[in-house]
Amino acid sequence: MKPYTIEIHNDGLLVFTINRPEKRNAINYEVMAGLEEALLLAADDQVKMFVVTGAHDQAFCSGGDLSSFHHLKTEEEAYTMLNRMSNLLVSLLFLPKPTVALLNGTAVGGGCELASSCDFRIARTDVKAGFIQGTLNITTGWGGGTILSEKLLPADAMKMLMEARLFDTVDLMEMGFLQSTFSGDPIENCRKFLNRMLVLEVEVLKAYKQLYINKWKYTGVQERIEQEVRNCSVLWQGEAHHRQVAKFLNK
Ligand SMILES: CC[C@@H](C(=O)O)C(=O)SCCNC(=O)CCNC(=O)[C@H](O)C(C)(C)COP(=O)(O)OP(=O)(O)OC[C@H]1O[C@@H](n2cnc3c(N)ncnc32)[C@H](O)[C@@H]1OP(=O)(O)O
Repeated sequence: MKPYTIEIHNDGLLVFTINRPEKRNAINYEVMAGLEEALLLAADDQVKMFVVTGAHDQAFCSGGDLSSFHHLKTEEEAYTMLNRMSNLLVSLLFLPKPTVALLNGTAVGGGCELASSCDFRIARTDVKAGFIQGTLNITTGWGGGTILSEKLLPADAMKMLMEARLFDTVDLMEMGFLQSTFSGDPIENCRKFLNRMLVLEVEVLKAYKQLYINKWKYTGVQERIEQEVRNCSVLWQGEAHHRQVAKFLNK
């Protein structure tokens, strides 16, 4: 069975679901391939909006699969993996249609980077989310730090990155990381959140999204992300990072 599903609904929602609940929906190479496939399908005219979520109710996404990526030791090895995922986050950021991260559970590390690359983030009231990369002696390696800095006020973005901890939905709403919270069925609530937008023509939605894409192109987001990925790759090869990952895997 594939570790993801892609569904295209009649109302124009494309729903990409990471389906590895036993690993808290951690992202491995197969999930990356799935996201690549979903982004290609999103070009179809019948797709109005792109939704990314996780299977079951424990996790949205726990970031990179630490057991799969633990063997990447050198800067260049790390860069190859980080760069592939950062390209996906850039594609999501620049997708000419609205995108939503539907937080059905915890979002940790790269899971928060994935969520940041979406235009809207909505979460079940009891979930927690945080950029915990600092506790692993790395920074955001998929470009999510740069993307977060485009979405939040500087002090709030820096607080989330530098405190490297999980926040509850009250704090996440206050900082502007979340746009809405819900209890009950995630897809139903996602539809409620998107209700007004879904009735508009896709060309109108695309034209508004283009305003932001133009700005991000003008301010060199992609170049800044490349720098972020490079910086993380350098930290990745350090002994301190590998020690922290081994600690998690051996717990
Ligand atoms: C690599 C890219 C980098 C980036 O650029 O951003 C990152 O993403 S770094 C961040 C990596 N992620 C983490 O450090 C998170 C690690 N996970 C957790 O902290 C917790 O699992 C959780 C997400 C808070 C959920 O906690 P809980 O519900 O208590 O579950 P468990 O901890 O018992 O986990 C169950 C099961 O899943 C495995 N797991 C969880 N996360 C990952 C992961 N990221 N990679 C690989 N495996 C993961 C965990 O090991 C357990 O497995 P088993 O012991 O085999 O049951």
